[in-house]
Amino acid sequence: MKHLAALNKYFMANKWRLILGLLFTAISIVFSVFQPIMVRQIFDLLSLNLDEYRLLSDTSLKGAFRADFSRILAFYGVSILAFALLSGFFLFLQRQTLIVMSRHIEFDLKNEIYQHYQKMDLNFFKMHRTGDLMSRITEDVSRVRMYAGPAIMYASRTLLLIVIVVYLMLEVNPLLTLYTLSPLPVLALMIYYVNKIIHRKSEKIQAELSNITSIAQESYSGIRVIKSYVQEDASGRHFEDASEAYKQSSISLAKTDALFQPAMALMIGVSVILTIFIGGFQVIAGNITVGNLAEFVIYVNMLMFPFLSIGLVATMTQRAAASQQRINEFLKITPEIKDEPAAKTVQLEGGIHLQGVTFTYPHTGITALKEVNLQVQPGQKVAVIGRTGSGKSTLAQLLIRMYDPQEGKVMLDTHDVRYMHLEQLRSQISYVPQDVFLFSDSIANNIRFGDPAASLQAVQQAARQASVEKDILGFSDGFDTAIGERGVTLSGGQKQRISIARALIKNPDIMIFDDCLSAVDARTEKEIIGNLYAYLKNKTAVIITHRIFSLFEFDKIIVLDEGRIVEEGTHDELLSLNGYYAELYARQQSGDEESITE
Ligand SMILES: Nc1ncnc2c1ncn2[C@@H]1O[C@H](COP(=O)(O)OP(=O)(O)OP(=O)(O)O)[C@@H](O)[C@H]1O
Repeated sequence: MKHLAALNKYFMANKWRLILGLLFTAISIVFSVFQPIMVRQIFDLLSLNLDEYRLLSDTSLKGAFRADFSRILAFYGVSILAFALLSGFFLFLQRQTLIVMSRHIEFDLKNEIYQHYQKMDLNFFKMHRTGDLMSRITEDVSRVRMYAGPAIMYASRTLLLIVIVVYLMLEVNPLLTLYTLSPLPVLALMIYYVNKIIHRKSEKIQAELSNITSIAQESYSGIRVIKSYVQEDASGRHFEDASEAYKQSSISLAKTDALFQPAMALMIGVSVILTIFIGGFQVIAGNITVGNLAEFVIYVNMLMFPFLSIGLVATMTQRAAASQQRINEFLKITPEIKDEPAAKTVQLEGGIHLQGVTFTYPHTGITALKEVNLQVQPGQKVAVIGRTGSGKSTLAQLLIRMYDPQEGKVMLDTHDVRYMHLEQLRSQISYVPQDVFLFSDSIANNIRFGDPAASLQAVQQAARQASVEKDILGFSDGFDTAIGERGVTLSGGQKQRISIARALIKNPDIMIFDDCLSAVDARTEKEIIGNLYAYLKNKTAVIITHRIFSLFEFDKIIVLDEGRIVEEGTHDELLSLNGYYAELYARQQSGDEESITE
């Protein structure tokens, strides 16, 4: 329960809704208890006057009696209806305040969690499964909402109704009250336990459902592999097995559900029978009137749902507490990469200086960079080459401070990146990642992601510089073409070029390209490099590549091997070293010649 205290700030923010909601609950209950009282009065009136009526021999007197009685009955009928309407109206207002409050809390909590996710560093995302992160912002928040709205609503209603109704019942006859209420706690306990069973089974069903969904999802996206390896049957069987497990669990839940309703009806029935049976004797003994008996039967029915909801509220609160605990644990995590108190806002000129940088990925223990020293002056172009896994991408990640090195310093100009404002640092560097990621949005908006205020002309120019404009204009909707599941399917090379255009439109002084031309053909590559050459004229650029761009005159080329810089210099200097670079160059030259002679 203590975990739910974290919600107090939200209740405070919604205090008027909460106070009004509780007030409406009380008013609605007060109006609802008039009904049994009036029914009692009608019954008592009837039983008192019926004998007298039967003894009347004069038909005109009988007629007058009936007319009087009809008026009384009509009055009671209209009154009962009016009270029921008033009670219903306040019930409506109660839901309008308390349930609306819970929706506001849900909205704020979701936003708080989402904002917190945004602050987390990459390491956090590596250490948590996506499904787990998703379930906190969806399922866990939904469960907390059930507490913040329905549970509070039912609990307040239950408490008030039980207090008022039990008081009225005790006023009539304490012994009958005791007998009538005796099955109700059993009912509450039963609901609580059955609910737990239902919850456990529902969780299992939920897990099986998500398993089925991911199997289906995977086979849709991998359909080409499935078909080309003729694995349709195996894939179908795999799905059938998962579906079978889901079916069995659903049937098991249906059985529990099927038992639940009749068991509840039995308990209610027992209470009503006890009321009539014991109450009947009390009427005969003259302790209560027939009206009291009728009143009691209504009270019992009125108390059913509140007692039933004790069990519901208990399980809702328990689940919400567990969910809020998970949310609190997550909100407590502080990102390792964050603004230091002494963080400065600086305007970068473009110098990059790495001093003895050693970096080990925290969650795998892989040392990706070892004692790396690098000096890049503003405006210089640097190529980073090396075998796969040699640490090239890691170097790029450290420059935009996705991670901090365990040893050494990453400096931009004369500033340690650790002491720069993170947002400001990243806004001054454009980074084209190796794994392209495009959002399900139009092509224009994907490019505009680099500069949300950019005009369409700027978007078109960036696309032209990234050599993708022609491709885009080839789509029927041009720059408005939607990308993603319901949009066009772009080729790997087109995606890479849109991702480059996104980086170009940002137009900062430092650019990092991480192997972002791997999926484009040699001619397009040449075209892009030609465009980039002019674009990067006064910018510092770090270009990570597997291929040597002979067109590009780099000020410096570094070769990484197992996290260390093993070669460093200009093209000519590296060729004379006769090392990895010279070998790669020779291989590439002969490959190019082969493809030319072919
Ligand atoms: N997020 C990560 N978590 C843990 N280890 C990682 C992570 N990224 C890379 N590594 C490891 O760090 C080492 C260097 O990887 P890195 O991606 O920097 O190499 P790379 O030179 O860019 O390779 P490639 O050319 O294949 O992209 C590798 O051994 C890799 O397995």
